[in-house]
Amino acid sequence: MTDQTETDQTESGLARTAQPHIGRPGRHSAASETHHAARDEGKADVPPDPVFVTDKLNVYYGNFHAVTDVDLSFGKNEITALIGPSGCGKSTVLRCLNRMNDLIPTARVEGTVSYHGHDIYGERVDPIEVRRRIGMVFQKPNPFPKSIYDNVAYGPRVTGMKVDSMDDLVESALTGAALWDEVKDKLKQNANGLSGGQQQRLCIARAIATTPDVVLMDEPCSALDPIATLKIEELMAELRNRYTIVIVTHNMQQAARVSDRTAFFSVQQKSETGDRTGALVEFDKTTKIFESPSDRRTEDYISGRFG
Ligand SMILES: Nc1ncnc2c1ncn2[C@@H]1O[C@H](COP(=O)(O)OP(=O)(O)OP(=O)(O)O)[C@@H](O)[C@H]1O
Repeated sequence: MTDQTETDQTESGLARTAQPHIGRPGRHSAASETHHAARDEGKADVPPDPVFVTDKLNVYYGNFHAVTDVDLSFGKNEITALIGPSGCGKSTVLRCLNRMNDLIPTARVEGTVSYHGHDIYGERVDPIEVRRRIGMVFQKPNPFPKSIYDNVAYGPRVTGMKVDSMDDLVESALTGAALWDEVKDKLKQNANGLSGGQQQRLCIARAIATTPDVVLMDEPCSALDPIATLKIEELMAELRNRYTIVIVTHNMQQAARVSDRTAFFSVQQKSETGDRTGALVEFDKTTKIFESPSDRRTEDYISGRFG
């Protein structure tokens, strides 16, 4: 985490914070070629401007091969939905995008995850820096048992972000998460006093307070009622203007409503061993996946015949 290359000055957001780079450039090129080759061959429509490209991504938990050979790209300022039956590896793939799997002692990741052209698993990469730029919101709202203000200020403080005015930053993050009007008069109150939906928006404010350019969401609405869910979906549509979003959801209507592209995963048997493993079946524009999927397994799943 010392040198800063020219490439780092581009879209990774590094120039904005003058942070050192988080990965070695170059390995992206192979994945990028694959990506363009797929487009040129007239296959599925892939994002023209990817923030992430995964190349032969494999994840193991101990000896268990959880996901196999995932090649995916995630478009800038797009919402990409990861869908599929339970256990197909959606959350595992999501966690690879900001190295959250590092926190699981048995997890091992193979293949490449390029982020703006840098391998986030490169030797000199600081995972903390990765997670600052690639924020995450979890299934269950998980505010810290602190004040609303301190929840939002937490990330900038612990990562040592240079901030002119913390008050302004907190207001801007809460505004970005569509929560400011509801909490501006009780910023010192404990966050646990908020409703579930408000808590989840607070978690989104906490995630965007460190000025990431990607927000990963792991079933962010599964613990919320329909009205709170609708608010989060509306918020996602707004956030898309400023961030790249990847969402894992069990709710196919939600994927169809909010996302630009959808990746459908399923559990398959490996031909060599018969072991079960998660695999990407189809990735395309969301309208294509839901209106005329290319793969029978996708069609069976979205029509409710399987999973
Ligand atoms: N920490 C872990 N240790 C061991 N195995 C794990 C771990 N996390 C996930 N797995 C296994 O890896 C596979 C993929 O799990 P993952 O949670 O990524 O799937 P998912 O599609 O997100 O599932 P769900 O929709 O049920 O949340 C499953 O077989 C799961 O049991």
